[in-house]
Formats: sequence, structure tokens, C-alpha cells
Amino acid sequence: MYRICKEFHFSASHQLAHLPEHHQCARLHGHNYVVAVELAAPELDANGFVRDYHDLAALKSYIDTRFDHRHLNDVLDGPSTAEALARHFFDYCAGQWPETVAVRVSETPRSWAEYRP
Ligand SMILES: Nc1nc2c(c(=O)[nH]1)N=C([C@H](O)[C@H](O)COP(=O)(O)OP(=O)(O)OP(=O)(O)O)CN2
Ligand SMILES: [Zn+2]
Repeated sequence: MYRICKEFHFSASHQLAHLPEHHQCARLHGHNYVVAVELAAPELDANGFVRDYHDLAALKSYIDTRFDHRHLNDVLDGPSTAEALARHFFDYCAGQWPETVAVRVSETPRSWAEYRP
């Protein structure tokens, strides 16, 4: 199996207001998010690609339009956890590119959450 991965970056604020008051993430704060999309295929296409990285430009546009410099509580229906974001971006990517196998979201350089069905 061949695998490729491409990262996308955006900055946004959020507040996990369902957490206890003493939890730091219950306060309004922001992150420089990294979204890593992984695609896989058993065979390469005629260009020698799983898929051309350039095809993923639609995700950059989606992120820039809907997520970058937004307040995530206004964008997502439920809590804006890294897990929920990973699922959201997975659903978007799987709808665009059938080779999508996982999406990973980092809020900090030391943590990530992944959705991989
Ligand atoms: N499983 C999850 N746990 C937490 C999430 C999450 O999305 N999934 N989110 C948060 C907060 O958004 C918080 O802002 C990030 O927490 P944390 O990684 O602890 O941030 P720090 O900057 O404090 O990280 P350090 O590495 O400890 O400096 C909380 N938990
Ligand atoms: Zn946070």
C-alpha cells in the first residue's frame, strides 16, 4: 500500500465551555492548528501518484474560507475538540477523495487527535 500525507494550517479561537470552570480550555483561547490528511492506494496512477498533492487544494480553500481566523464555536455544531475537527475534516476529504484513510489534527506541537475509520 502506498501512503501520502499533506498538512494544512490555520489559526482559530475556541472555547470548550462544557468543561469545568477550572479547566484552562473552558476559557476563550486559540491555536495554530495543523490538519494532516492521509491518503492511501494499493497502486499508483499513471503519474506515479497516490493522488496529486495539488488535487488537495480544495481542502486549503475550504479551511481558509470556513475555519481560518474564525471562532470555532460558531463553525461546528458540537464541542470544537481536536477529535471533532479530525472527524469533520475526514468527512469532507472522504467526500472529495476516496483514497482518504485518516485525518489528524494538532492544536499544539505536542498533541494530536486522529479519525481513522
Ligand atoms: N482529548 C482532547 N483533550 C483536550 C483537547 C482536545 O481537543 N482533545 N483540547 C484541549 C484544549 O483545546 C487545550 O487548549 C489544549 O490542551 P493542551 O494540549 O493541554 O494545551 P497546552 O498548551 O496546555 O499543552 P502543554 O503541552 O501542556 O503545554 C484540552 N484537552
Ligand atoms: Zn484549545
